Amino acid sequence: MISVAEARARILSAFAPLPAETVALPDGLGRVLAEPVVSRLTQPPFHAAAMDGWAVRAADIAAATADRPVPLRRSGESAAGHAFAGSVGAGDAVRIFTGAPLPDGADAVVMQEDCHADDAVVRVGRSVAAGRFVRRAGFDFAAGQELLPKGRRLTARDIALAAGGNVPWLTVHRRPRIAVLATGDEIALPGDPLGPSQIVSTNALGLCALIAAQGGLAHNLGVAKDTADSVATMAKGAAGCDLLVTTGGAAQGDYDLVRDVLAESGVALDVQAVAMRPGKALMFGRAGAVPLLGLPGNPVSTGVTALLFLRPILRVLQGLPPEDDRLPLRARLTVGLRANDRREDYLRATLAADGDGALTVTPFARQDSALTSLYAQADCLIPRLPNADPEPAGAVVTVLPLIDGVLSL
Ligand SMILES: Nc1nc2c(c(=O)[nH]1)N[C@H]1C(S)=C(S)[C@@H](COP(=O)(O)OP(=O)(O)OC[C@H]3O[C@@H](n4cnc5c(N)ncnc54)[C@H](O)[C@@H]3O)O[C@H]1N2
Ligand code: MOO
Repeated sequence: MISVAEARARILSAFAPLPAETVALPDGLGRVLAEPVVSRLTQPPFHAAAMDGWAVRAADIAAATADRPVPLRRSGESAAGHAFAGSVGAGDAVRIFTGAPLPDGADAVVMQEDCHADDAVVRVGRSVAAGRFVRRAGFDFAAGQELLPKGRRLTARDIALAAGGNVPWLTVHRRPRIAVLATGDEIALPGDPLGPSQIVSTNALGLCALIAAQGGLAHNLGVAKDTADSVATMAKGAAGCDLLVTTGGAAQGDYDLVRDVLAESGVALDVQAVAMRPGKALMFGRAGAVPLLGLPGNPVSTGVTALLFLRPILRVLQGLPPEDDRLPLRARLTVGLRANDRREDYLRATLAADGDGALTVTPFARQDSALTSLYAQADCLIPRLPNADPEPAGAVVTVLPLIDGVLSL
């Protein structure tokens, strides 16, 4: 058995970012930039009003108070999309609306709440400094400025920002195409009629969902029977994909055939077994031209190994670093943890907040790798190093939150 870190290093060394492609801006959500987004305009493109009111010269109304308003000549209007063509001279006020261009000559906007206007005269009841309620040209960003860096996974906010920079096309990494193959005579698809010793495949659909949530395209190849022929034939469906992920058939049983099929194809496995729980029976090799990640069949083992090995592969293929280290999460244990054995452990746990708003974490009492209901309820995993000492209740530990995906808003 090798360590989790060693297995990850060996597996990830087989992957590099996929080539770039061009997509229309509305299709960019969740994609990773292969080239930076550079603004094609200055925003705002002109000095713009930040309030509805009157465009003035601040010097004209320096003495204005509510009791002694300063009268100005009403001399025109500037609305969003319809600039005032003239210029504001001494003693002039131009009606202006939020977002409209500030007319030449004016240097401030007074809110309409501070003015009384009739058809000819605007009485300004408050003085303002030059620049008040004016968003200067380039206040947000300038033409030629980098708005979004290469390597960024695009959020909904990023799409809006690129649109603001008048950038209709994006250069992004191609989506990883990942084939998923379940194995086992006992496995039926959800909705199928079930024989007496059959179970429904949870793993393949869970993997496909995880792949989609991480920006990949999943190809569900179905379920291979427990014969070498079936596994080998169905694995061929992965041709042209960037990776084949199998689930089940990875241990040493008489019917655990993925391993045998790989061996028969004459390819040595880079990874055969990993000192972790859940997920010991993990394999990595190559099925023909396609890299193969063989995940163990127990459903939680599949889920946790997918998080620890498949997710970083998907990230690397899309040009991201293998892990998102921006938000390390620490939480206080509500119960003590026993000493760990030689397998790196990933305890399923829930998060909550204590009275002060600090995070607390509680591992489930049952940690069997077949408990899909608890895995779905978990908020995070608590990683435990091999041979880790016991932890008392109240100790602060690092947790891996189960909340990552393309749907960040
Ligand atoms: N003698 C040993 N037995 C086992 C060992 C071992 O080291 N020596 N390791 C155990 C561990 S740990 C795991 S994990 C499993 C891994 O086994 P496989 O990857 O070969 O998986 P299967 O035997 O095919 O299935 C295990 C379990 O998971 C269910 N399963 C499989 N596929 C699906 C699916 N698509 N959806 C839902 N459930 C699935 C399957 O029915 C079994 O119950 O081996 C242990 N044994
Ligand atoms: O490693 Mo198995 O994945 O413990 O259930």
